[in-house]
Amino acid sequence: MFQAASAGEESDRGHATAETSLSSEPASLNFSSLQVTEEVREHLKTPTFDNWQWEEAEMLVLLQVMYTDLDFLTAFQIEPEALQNFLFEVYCHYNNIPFHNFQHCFCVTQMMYGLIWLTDLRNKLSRVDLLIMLTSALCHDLDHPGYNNVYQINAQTDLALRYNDISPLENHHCAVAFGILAKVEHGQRHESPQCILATDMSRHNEILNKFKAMQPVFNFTNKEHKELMKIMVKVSDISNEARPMEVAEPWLDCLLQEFFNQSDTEKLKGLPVTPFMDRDKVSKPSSQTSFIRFVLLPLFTELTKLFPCLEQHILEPVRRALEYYSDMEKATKEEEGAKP
Ligand SMILES: Nc1nc2c(ncn2[C@@H]2O[C@@H]3COP(=O)(O)O[C@H]3[C@H]2O)c(=O)[nH]1
Ligand SMILES: [Zn+2]
Repeated sequence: MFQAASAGEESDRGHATAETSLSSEPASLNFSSLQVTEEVREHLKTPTFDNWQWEEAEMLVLLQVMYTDLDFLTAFQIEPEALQNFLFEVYCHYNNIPFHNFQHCFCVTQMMYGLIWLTDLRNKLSRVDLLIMLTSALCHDLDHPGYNNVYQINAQTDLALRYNDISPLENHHCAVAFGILAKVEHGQRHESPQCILATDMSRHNEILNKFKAMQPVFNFTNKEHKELMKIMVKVSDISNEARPMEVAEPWLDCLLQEFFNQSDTEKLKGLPVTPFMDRDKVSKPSSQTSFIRFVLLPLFTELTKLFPCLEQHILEPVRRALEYYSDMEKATKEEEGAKP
């Protein structure tokens, strides 16, 4: 699985020109020389992990720890060097943009990793399913250009044309992933695309409703557990608000920066302006209160029904975030009301 494509290939790599502590040659990144303490290994298994404390090179090592501590190397006879090359290729194929970058990839993968441990999925799903889930999280936004599907379709970009307007970005992330995975074994070619394609938010209700409908008869051993795999990738993808406020809030700044970039471009090109990205219409609190109420809470509540232990780890922090942004929204409105 991890016979990665050769590094240094010409592609649209944001990091090639970015200031980073990584060289463009994977061989010069000495993974094994970096020590990861037991304390860090344990912290890595929780949603309180703070990505902002780590350099990109260190994140690559932490990703290697995740694959190692889930026993993937021994279970699938993956050579550490092959894994390192694969992870480096993944790193190279994330762009240097405000939100959908390698740090986001790391956070989503780390949340998936944490959820796997917290829910004891190691004893409920097969190793292959876990490998698919972690690798889907890792690859789910590969080569994201920083402009969403609506923009791709309205601007009639190459991606929209290539995929006939059907989830152009998610199809592209999958295609890049399988370009990196030169040789795919263990059957993950089959479900990985489903997990990545499920991150298209225009399919959010469809996927959530399907999962809801099967909750009363959910069974880890039948084929319906594949729906859980999709839900886990989706939850991880939009889980910033489940993190401590000091970790989550900078992510919101990054997201809004990318949103505003898109709406500014839309205005410049005379394209329809995506309302939730318009700097004249949205603010941090207005963006978060509706996203938490209408997207995060319903989704996280459904997963928590299956795993009640997640209440304290993802639901409670999200409820606190809603309170925080509701207070902020109220204060802003009062301030505006007090203006002469
Ligand atoms: N308002 C808001 N939107 C989010 C947040 N996290 C994720 N999203 C949105 O959810 C989407 C998930 O898929 P994308 O990565 O395409 O783009 C993401 C954002 O548009 C958040 O904290 N606040
Ligand atoms: Zn994402």
